[in-house]
Amino acid sequence: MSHSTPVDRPASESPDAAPTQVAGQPSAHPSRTTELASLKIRLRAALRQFPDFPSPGILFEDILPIFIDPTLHEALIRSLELHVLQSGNGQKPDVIVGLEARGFLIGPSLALRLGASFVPVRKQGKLPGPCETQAYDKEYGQDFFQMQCGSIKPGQKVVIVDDIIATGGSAAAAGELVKKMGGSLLGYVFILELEFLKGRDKLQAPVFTLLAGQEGKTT
Ligand SMILES: O=P(O)(O)OC[C@H]1O[C@H](OP(=O)(O)OP(=O)(O)O)[C@H](O)[C@@H]1O
Ligand SMILES: Nc1ncnc2[nH]cnc12
Repeated sequence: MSHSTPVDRPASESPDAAPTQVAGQPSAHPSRTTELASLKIRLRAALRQFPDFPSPGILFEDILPIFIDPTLHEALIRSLELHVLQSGNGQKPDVIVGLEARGFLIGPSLALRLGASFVPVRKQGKLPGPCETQAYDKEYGQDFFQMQCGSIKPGQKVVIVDDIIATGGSAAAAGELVKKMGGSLLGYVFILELEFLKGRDKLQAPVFTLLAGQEGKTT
């Protein structure tokens, strides 16, 4: 049993809190916008928080309950699909890149829906053959990411997906790997953004997050 217990989410993070919207995105298809709004309410209610995990001072956002309920799992993948379909000025991605490990829970399903390839970014030492490597810092530590050489072809359109953006270090490193491969980064898609950490400021492509978390916190 874990030393942490989940805590209730504050009222500012209630299911009907304002949805995250990226300035400059094209206006959405009305029926897709309505569908997305109701899916977000269901997803928000499923998230849990664990204080002091994996280290003291970190409020850990647990997305795994979404995958216990197949209808929520479906709602999640559909939400992300709707977003990709209504953004990018009509450009569909050729490749979905997912980040180890929790990005692997959503990346392959999303890629299948969009008829795109799936390419993993893994922690150093897990992938065989020649790899590109990128060092990064994240909310609770430092690491190295790798991608297999040749997994993205020059000019392919790429969307990077992960569960959470905190400091943005992981996502920025993945963006660097895509650049090293010659890919064209259309944008980033996350389930949850810890806005107080301002991770999106590190990213060089449009950012979409379904939900915002820990709004009251400051750095
Ligand atoms: O924005 P950042 O500060 O970089 O943090 C976000 C990253 O941290 C978590 O992954 P973690 O490295 O804990 O790996 P895991 O998915 O393998 O648990 C999360 O899944 C993101 O990938
Ligand atoms: N607070 C947090 N909860 C879950 N995953 C994270 N990755 C980085 N920060 C995190």
